[in-house]
Amino acid sequence: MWRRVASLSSSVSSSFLAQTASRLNTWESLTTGIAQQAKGVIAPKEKTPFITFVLGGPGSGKGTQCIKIVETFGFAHLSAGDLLRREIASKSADGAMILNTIKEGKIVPSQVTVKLIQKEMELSYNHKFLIDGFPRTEENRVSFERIIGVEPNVVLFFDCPEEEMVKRVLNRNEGRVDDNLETIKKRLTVFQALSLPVINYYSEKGKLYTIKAIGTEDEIFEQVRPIFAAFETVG
Ligand SMILES: Nc1ncnc2c1ncn2[C@@H]1O[C@H](COP(=O)(O)OP(=O)(O)O)[C@@H](O)[C@H]1O
Ligand SMILES: Nc1ccn([C@@H]2O[C@H](COP(=O)(O)OP(=O)(O)O)[C@@H](O)[C@H]2O)c(=O)n1
Ligand SMILES: [Mg+2]
Repeated sequence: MWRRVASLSSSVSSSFLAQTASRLNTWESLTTGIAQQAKGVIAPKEKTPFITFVLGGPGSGKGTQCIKIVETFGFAHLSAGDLLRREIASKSADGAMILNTIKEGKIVPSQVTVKLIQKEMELSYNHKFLIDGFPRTEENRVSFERIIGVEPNVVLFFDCPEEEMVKRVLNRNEGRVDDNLETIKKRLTVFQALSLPVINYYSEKGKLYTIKAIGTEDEIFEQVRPIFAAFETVG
């Protein structure tokens, strides 16, 4: 599991691990991992996580392209929206609040979303993660950094004209409570006001890859493919 994997990087000094771990809720398993490694219980040959954030407005094609990236490059796909919808379906304590927030096209408190992502990462045996629809706000971004303690390697931005996004969302036909014109307008406003600053942040950090999200699914994937292919050759 990644949590275990993350704890076993033998090239990292123990004081760095301690500092990092103190910011994480994974302290317990980190220390367990270190102790196990010291005892030689687990082979210390594990990989550093490779994190991709997948950003873009509603209907820009994030989920569609993630499926292709998974097929071609073997990532684990963690859709923030799907995780939140699963919480609603499971009737968890936060379910009603999440449902109302999604209906309003607003953003669920970061702590809730980051915890769900964290759980999935911990359970995964993969070390390559596509985190789809996250971070959607600066608060999301900072919260991920604080709780998970890792920065993304790659940030994809699917850049799509609004009228195309609206058309796609209205045709999506997945029975989602937020795929109606009224909510889409709110989501587009939220995207402009809260998500674009995150995209600009990663642009300034030199981590942003902008994809022109118009054309067929395959044409768009041909813009995505070389980004990951380059990382594969680097190893
Ligand atoms: N390149 C494309 N051209 C036309 N429709 C698309 C394209 N990519 C995705 N779609 C469709 O648009 C809708 C939204 O795509 P989706 O991947 O769910 O976007 P997002 O996750 O960004 O909201 C879906 O019904 C999907 O099948
Ligand atoms: N990081 C996130 C991601 C989604 N969400 C909520 O979930 C809704 C659906 O997200 P999604 O990623 O499935 O939507 P699409 O962009 O794929 O259409 C958003 O409009 C938000 O209300 C959130 O609050 N925080
Ligand atoms: Mg989606």
